Amino acid sequence: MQDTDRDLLPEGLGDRLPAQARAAQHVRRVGHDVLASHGYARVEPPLLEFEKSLASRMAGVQARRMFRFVDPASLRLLALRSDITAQVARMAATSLATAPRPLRLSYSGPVSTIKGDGLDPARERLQLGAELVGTDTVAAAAEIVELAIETLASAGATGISVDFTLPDLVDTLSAGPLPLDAAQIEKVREMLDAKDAGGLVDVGGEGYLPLLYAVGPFESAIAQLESFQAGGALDSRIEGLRAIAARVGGKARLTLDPSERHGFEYQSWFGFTIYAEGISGSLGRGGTYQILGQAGEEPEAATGFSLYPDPLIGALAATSDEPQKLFLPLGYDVQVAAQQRAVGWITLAALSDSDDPRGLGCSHVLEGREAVAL
Ligand SMILES: N[C@@H](Cc1c[nH]c[nH+]1)C(=O)O
Repeated sequence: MQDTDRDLLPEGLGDRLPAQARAAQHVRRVGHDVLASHGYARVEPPLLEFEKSLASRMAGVQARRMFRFVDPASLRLLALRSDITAQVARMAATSLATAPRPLRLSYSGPVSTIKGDGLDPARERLQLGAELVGTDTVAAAAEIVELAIETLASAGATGISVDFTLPDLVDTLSAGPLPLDAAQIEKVREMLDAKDAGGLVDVGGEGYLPLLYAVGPFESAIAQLESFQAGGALDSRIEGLRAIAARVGGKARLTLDPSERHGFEYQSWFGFTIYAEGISGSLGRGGTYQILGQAGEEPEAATGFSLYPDPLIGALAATSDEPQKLFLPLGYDVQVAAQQRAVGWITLAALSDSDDPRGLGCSHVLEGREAVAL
């Protein structure tokens, strides 16, 4: 019987062929250069670990999105990581618990989920980011937003925009000036997500209506949010957003959508989503959060961002040319070839006289000591 499925990959998984792999490598390299230059030390957590440790560091992490299976060795439940931030949080709370704060860490690597996100069917993505552990102040948030912009720009993104949000907004308002009962909270959130004014009134959330208008370019949206009398409950958040915006304003276009929560599983008072021109969908997000310790221990504040640059990698791969290559004919001088590599050439050495330099994508051929254009 023929095994027709043998060479198919499961839905949402794919290979990176050379052009894509080169673009991905470029994005990771320049991204890590930026992060390292700002003092973020790179860490490399494993691909999989105990489900419990991935799912319990931050309130709100959804274990059901992860590939999970029983470890034949320990007979315990393992999960493939879906978000490296949770692993970095674990390191910060354990092996790096006594490292000086604020602790700056960076990371990159593949993450996977059992289902794609919205219209994007991908079940494996590259994640690249940084976490600033020990603080969730305005200064920390501004550093993280600036760093996200710089990292994305260095990777080749242009026309960057950042959409701010207040992930715990409904919790804050419903615990204070605009009380809701437990069942209503989820409904109000859904209506805010759907930007459905009529629906919001129907579920008893009329007090939340002004939030639907505090959306759009940052200055006008924050003015709307300010004019929304929430008994002072939002004052410190508005002040914080203004301070962050003042710091990053010149570097990206800023918008505000205070009740946006798509993708924000555990962020607390501040969150943001980052976009670039010509790339559909977002390229990453970040914000403030709390890392949970052992029972009885105080949680630790942190701020960070994660980029998911696959769409940018796709665009770069489609537009970037293959690097030029220098063909080394049979019997070439090994020393000369090494010198050519030292000055930046990629060399491709003939293995037999039937090797065809043009067919193999070479632009030049070594003649004596010279690289001669083909
Ligand atoms: N890891 C989060 C983003 C983030 C990093 N740090 C804080 N938030 C995400 O992918 O949604």
